Parts: sequence; C-alpha cells; structure tokens
Amino acid sequence: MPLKQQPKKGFSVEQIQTAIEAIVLPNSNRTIASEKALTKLTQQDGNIHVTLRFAYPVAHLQDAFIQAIAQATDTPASNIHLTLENKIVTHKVQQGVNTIKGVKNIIAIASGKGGVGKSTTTTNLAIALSKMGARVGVLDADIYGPSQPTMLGVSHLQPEQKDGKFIPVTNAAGIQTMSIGFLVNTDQAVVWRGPMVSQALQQLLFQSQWDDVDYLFIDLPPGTGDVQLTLSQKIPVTASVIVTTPQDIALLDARKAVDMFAKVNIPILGIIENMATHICSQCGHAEAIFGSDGGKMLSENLNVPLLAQLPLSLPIRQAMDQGQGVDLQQTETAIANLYQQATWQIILKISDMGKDFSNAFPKIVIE
Ligand SMILES: Nc1ncnc2c1ncn2[C@@H]1O[C@H](COP(=O)(O)OP(=O)(O)OP(=O)(O)O)[C@@H](O)[C@H]1O
Repeated sequence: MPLKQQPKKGFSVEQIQTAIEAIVLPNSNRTIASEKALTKLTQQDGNIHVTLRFAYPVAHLQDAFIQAIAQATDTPASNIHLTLENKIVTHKVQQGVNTIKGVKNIIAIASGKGGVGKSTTTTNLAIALSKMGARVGVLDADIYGPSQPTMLGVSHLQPEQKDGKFIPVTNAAGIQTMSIGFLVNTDQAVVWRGPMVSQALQQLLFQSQWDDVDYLFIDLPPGTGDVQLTLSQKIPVTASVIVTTPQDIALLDARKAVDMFAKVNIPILGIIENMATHICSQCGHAEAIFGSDGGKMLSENLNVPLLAQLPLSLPIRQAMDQGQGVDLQQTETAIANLYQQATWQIILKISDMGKDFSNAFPKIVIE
C-alpha cells in the first residue's frame, strides 16, 4: 500500500501514529486517518501493537497492512502485531420499509436479460465478501431457475425449521442461504402468478432466522417484473448491482434494470460485465465472443461505475456446476481478484451511504 508521506527515523508513538494514519487503502483515496480506523497503538521493546477498526470487512488486507506498517515505521514485519476489527452498521433503505432482524444490509443483484451470469456473480461476490471477514447471506429469489443451492454447494441440504421459521442453510464458507429451490418444485413455480411469486419471496426473507448477517445478496430473477416490484415496495434494499454481458441485446435490458432501480430510489452501486472476453486455453488468444466493452460503455453512458469485467472462463463454469466457488477463488487467483475488487468497491460505497437509525429509538405505539 502506498504512503502519503515517508516517516522520519527514530520514532515516537506520535510519529508512528502519523506514519500509520498516512497509509492509503488499496484502490481508493481513503487513508487510515480518513477512516478514523486507528483505535489502539502501543510500542514496547521494538514491537508495535496496532488495532484498526473499519466500517467494512478488511481481513483480506491483513498481510498488506502489516507490510505497509512495517515500511512506514521502519520496523520488521515480525514485530508488527495487528488486530483488525470491523463494525458494520445498517444503512438507509427506501422510505417506509423497515429493516429485518438479523440482516444489516441487502444488496440486490439484478440483470435485465436471463443467462448473463447473475447467479454466478452473486455466488462469487458472496464468497469474496465472506473471505474478507463479513457475515454473508444469499437469498435466491430466482423463482424461474433457482441455482444458488447448486452454486453454493448446498443442493443436498434442506433448511431446518424452528419456532415456525426456517434456519438458512450454511455452506462451507459460512454463507447463510435460502432459496425458493429448497421449498418448492421449480416445475410448479414457473407457472405461478405474480402475487404468489411475491409472497414466496417475502416468506423466504421474513420467515427465516438470519444469524447476524452483515450483507445479504438477493439473486433476482431476470427482468423487471413482479419480484422486482415486491423488492422495491416491501424489502429493505440498501443498494443494487447490475450484471450484463457486453452484447447489445443484454445491454438494452440492463439499461431497463438500471432505470427501474433509479425510479424506485434504490441506489445502483455499479455494473458488472460478465463473459467480457474468452481466453483460449490452448493458445491464450483473447476473443470478445459477446462483443467488447459493452458494459463499460453502458456504465459511461449511464454514469454508473463499472465494477469488474469477468472473462468467459471454463473454470468458472465448472466450479459453478459443481458448487465449488470457494475452491475456484483459491486456485484461480486472477478471477478471485476480479471478484474481490468488485466486492471491495461495493462495500466501500455502502459504507459512504447514510445510516439507518430506525432501530436506534424505541418504537412507541399510541393506542
Ligand atoms: N464468466 C463465466 N464464464 C463461464 N461460464 C459462466 C460465466 N458466468 C456464468 N457462466 C455460466 O453460464 C450459465 C448461466 O449463468 P447464471 O445461471 O449465473 O446466469 P443467470 O443470469 O443467473 O441466469 P438466469 O437468467 O437463468 O437466472 C451457467 O452455466 C454458468 O456457470
């Protein structure tokens, strides 16, 4: 991590503090000072003990922070003792919608067109975020093709019930998940009418005992139909992300999804372009099968950030089919980094959003 200023030699605790506070967080213009992250600092026998607390998860930066602090204070990395903490709060949602017990922030993942990789993206963002140290949930609201149980590797499990509520299924990465696919035969669900679909979505969300989830992703069905309407009116959504391929036809629909969220005042954090290029595993040649940079151009046109461009990749497809996203992000580091970068931008943006104070005061009922 770069330093805003180089420290002088022979440091006092104050100088160490100044040096540490000047460390810049990756891919941002935030410093430890601007984040007011330094909560504890002691120096003894050449050892420096530091505690940093952020409003978002930072476990993935543990080593980078140690290296940066070592460099900033001219101290061997083995003498830096770093504790990372996070305090993630609930952020504002649409007016008139109450937040949910056990869930701090909801992020809707949407696409205009089907089959662009929305579920794949949801799974991988969830895995990346849980690796960063957050408590993560995924609600699979894709009633016409629920794929989260497979992609998260829990299709052999069923949610248990306790006190009339579902206990979400937890996967190997600790991600809590509920899916319409656990509850109904999807052949039946595809013919459901709008109100039934809306009801099922609400039941999945409100009738589940979410266990202290910092960020819950909702994997929406494609399009801008009944589920999206329910979402905007009844579900406390902090923000949304749009997934698209670079094809013109997908971009047209992605634009509709962006318009829809804008209309219902749900902030759009950015666009993820999926299947951006295909790299031939034989010769390494990159081919833009679905056209090039469509998502990038859409993001520029609509003034919405482009969070990542994911390649069309055989390991992604295989890992999703086999429920091995966790392994994918361990072995395919370039792909894991793309998902991590996108997730990092998402949580930074959420941390800048207004906070929700609806639970800060007791509810007074006048009878
Ligand atoms: N970047 C990628 N590289 C290779 N395969 C991918 C990639 N993204 C998605 N896929 C594959 O494409 C198929 C469709 O992806 P996915 O189910 O995530 O799309 P979706 O937009 O959620 O679809 P639906 O509209 O049915 O909900 C899956 O088999 C998935 O494994």
